[in-house]
Amino acid sequence: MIPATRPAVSSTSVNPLAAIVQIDRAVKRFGETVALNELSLTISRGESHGLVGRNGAGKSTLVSVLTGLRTIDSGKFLVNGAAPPVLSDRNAWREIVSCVYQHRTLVPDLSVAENLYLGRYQGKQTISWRALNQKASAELDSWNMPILPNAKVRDLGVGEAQMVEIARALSQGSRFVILDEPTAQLIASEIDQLILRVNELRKRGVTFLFISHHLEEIPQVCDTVTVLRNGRDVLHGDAQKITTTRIVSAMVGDEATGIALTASEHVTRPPLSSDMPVVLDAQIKAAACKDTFHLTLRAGEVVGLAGHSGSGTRHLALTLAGHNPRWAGQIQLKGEKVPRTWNPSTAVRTGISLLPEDRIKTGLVGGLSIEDNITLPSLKTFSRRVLIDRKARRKFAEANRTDLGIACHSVTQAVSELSGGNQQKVLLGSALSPNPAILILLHPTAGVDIASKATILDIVERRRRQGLAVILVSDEPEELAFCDRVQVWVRGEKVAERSGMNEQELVAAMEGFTLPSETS
Ligand SMILES: Nc1ncnc2c1ncn2[C@@H]1O[C@H](COP(=O)(O)OP(=O)(O)OP(=O)(O)O)[C@@H](O)[C@H]1O
Repeated sequence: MIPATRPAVSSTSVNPLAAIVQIDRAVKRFGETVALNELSLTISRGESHGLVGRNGAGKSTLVSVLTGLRTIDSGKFLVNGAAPPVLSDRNAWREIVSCVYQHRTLVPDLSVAENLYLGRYQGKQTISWRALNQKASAELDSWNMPILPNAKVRDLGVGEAQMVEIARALSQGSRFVILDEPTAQLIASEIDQLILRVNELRKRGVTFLFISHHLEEIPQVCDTVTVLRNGRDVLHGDAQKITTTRIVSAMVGDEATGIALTASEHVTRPPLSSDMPVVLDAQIKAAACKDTFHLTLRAGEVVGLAGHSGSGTRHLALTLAGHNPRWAGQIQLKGEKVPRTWNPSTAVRTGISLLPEDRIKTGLVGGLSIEDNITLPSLKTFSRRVLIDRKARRKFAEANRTDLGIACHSVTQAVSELSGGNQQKVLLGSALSPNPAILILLHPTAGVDIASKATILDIVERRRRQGLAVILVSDEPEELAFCDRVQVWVRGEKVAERSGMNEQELVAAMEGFTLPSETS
């Protein structure tokens, strides 16, 4: 069990006068964008400092400054009371600060020990594997991390791999660790473990900057919290005293009115009328699943496929969207059987769009503009013989920008310049642009701030009312509350299918517990 509040900072480990980070009126611009706007921030030694803000608020920019990847344009920045090292002195930076990102940076085919000391042996040095394993074992033991040094990283769970990343940061000498959305990829029990470990390390003098969109985690981990909005510190103070409501109001500013705090508050939908036509009838036998997948989906219906990684839900969704060339079974789209050669482009052409979970790798073309990305799947709509109707295309992109609330200068801005949450909105615009009959969403609000979450689900809801059928793949109960009914899958087996499951039931079912009744 995680304590609801943080343990007190031990007085021996903290000297409140010696701040690790002191930033005073820092400004960082990207062209016309002011990413950090006269920002002042102090992180004291031994504290755990929460950093929250909407997508585009400036969190990643601040992290890149704190880790020596960028300099500020003006203002003051001191590290341990002195001027920071030059950007090129990576060793000096590694001793000061480490950042554990949401995406893993370990090499999966190497062992834990090899990952811990990767890049630290140079020239013709002989490596004794036995000594390396012993050193790694001692390092992991000293931080109370029960992980075998010779285990391959690919065999570790996500939570264990994260521990190795933290251990690697600490083994490099740094006692200041930035955790950038560390819980985004973790299941509930791993989140509890991480929180316990961070609190333990903090008692031993490690300083943390903890960035999260999950606001309930802030008082569990942090002493202090800073809220960023448009690159400014709009609220900071005691993380134990500032309420979530105050944090949300500070994050969203004047837009606060009417924003649903959770996706579940967002859904008040009358039951689906039985005369809505069936748009999808699927029976799929997937290699990743023991059970055959059956789904009948009506226009305007939202069905959830709930399950953690390894459950098979992602594989099933990708098969429906044509991304799995070796599939067995039958898919009928609006009464028509789809061909064996079912692939992503035929899927889009015939009415199934996919919102992938990895917007960088598979979703967007970073170097292209917002307009290009949104209209790529629907380019034919704007074709006039061999020419593109540029005016119509621009109008469409502009309408999407307004509808989705994409924060940008213009729709001609490159997608790579947008913050993560705004990229996610562009991705949604792109998936909706061919006007699909069915939209498959893979973890649509991961890494998205609380207000943008509501915007994204709101857009989907508006299209649903016009008849869009939705399949939502997720392991977040809050996101799944958006569904009319949910199938729960555990390691390739369907363990439940029902409507109106509450958060506890969903979590229990995804963890493999049998629900009291109606389990199919
Ligand atoms: N390389 C860049 N070029 C141009 N603009 C940029 C660049 N990097 C960031 N920005 C802009 O700076 C602002 C702050 O972005 P930043 O990525 O720091 O936000 P964030 O709070 O980390 O958002 P998220 O939670 O979505 O990751 C945004 O308006 C973003 O579009």
